[in-house]
Amino acid sequence: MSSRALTFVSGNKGKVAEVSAVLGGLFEVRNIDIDLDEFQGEIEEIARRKCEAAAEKVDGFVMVEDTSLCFNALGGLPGPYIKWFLKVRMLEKLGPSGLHQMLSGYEDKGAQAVCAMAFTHGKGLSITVIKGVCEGRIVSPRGPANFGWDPCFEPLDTGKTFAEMSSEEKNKISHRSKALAALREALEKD
Ligand SMILES: O=c1nc[nH]c2c1ncn2[C@H]1C[C@H](O)[C@@H](COP(=O)(O)OP(=O)(O)OP(=O)(O)O)O1
Ligand SMILES: [Mg+2]
Repeated sequence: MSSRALTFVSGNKGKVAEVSAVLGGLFEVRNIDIDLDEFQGEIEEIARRKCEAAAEKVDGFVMVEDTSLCFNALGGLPGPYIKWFLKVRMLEKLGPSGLHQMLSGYEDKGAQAVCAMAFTHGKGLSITVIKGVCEGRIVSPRGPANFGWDPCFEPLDTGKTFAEMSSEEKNKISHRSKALAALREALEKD
């Protein structure tokens, strides 16, 4: 696999930092912030449609990702709609503590962080979708609120929320790093 340029289309600085940290040695990762539509549907399908939309706007090797936070007690919701739950305007800002409170009526605090990555080598060409999952539970927020719901998500067997971890620690076990590891494998065969 030779060093290639990859355009990661995302408006989220936290994602860009993590993708660059994990893939930076292998690819020249460029970021373009295009406001892609927030599609509805199954997790993989959303990533696929996002990638199609990105390939319409960017030439060459392009990648997108869509992140879901799925609560077991709610049958997988908020899932891909987590972005809107995080910032519900009516409630000022639901935020990580609001997400935790949403589960106050349920014993099961289990949750999955899911990252669906999709890439293509160009418009009209095949799209590959790859998923990475991190199992954990929703807790009362701990740690700095620098990135989305990181303060209220505690991966299994760590005793720390993502927000309490260094970026190296998070990048070893996160949904995103798992998807990126699988993506690297897929690209090596590509
Ligand atoms: O590792 C993470 N740790 C904490 N929070 C996270 C993480 N990854 C995504 N998030 C947040 C960002 C957004 O509120 C929602 C996903 O929505 P999602 O549409 O995938 O992201 P986005 O609109 O911010 O960026 P993009 O331009 O790539 O679509 O969860
Ligand atoms: Mg988005």
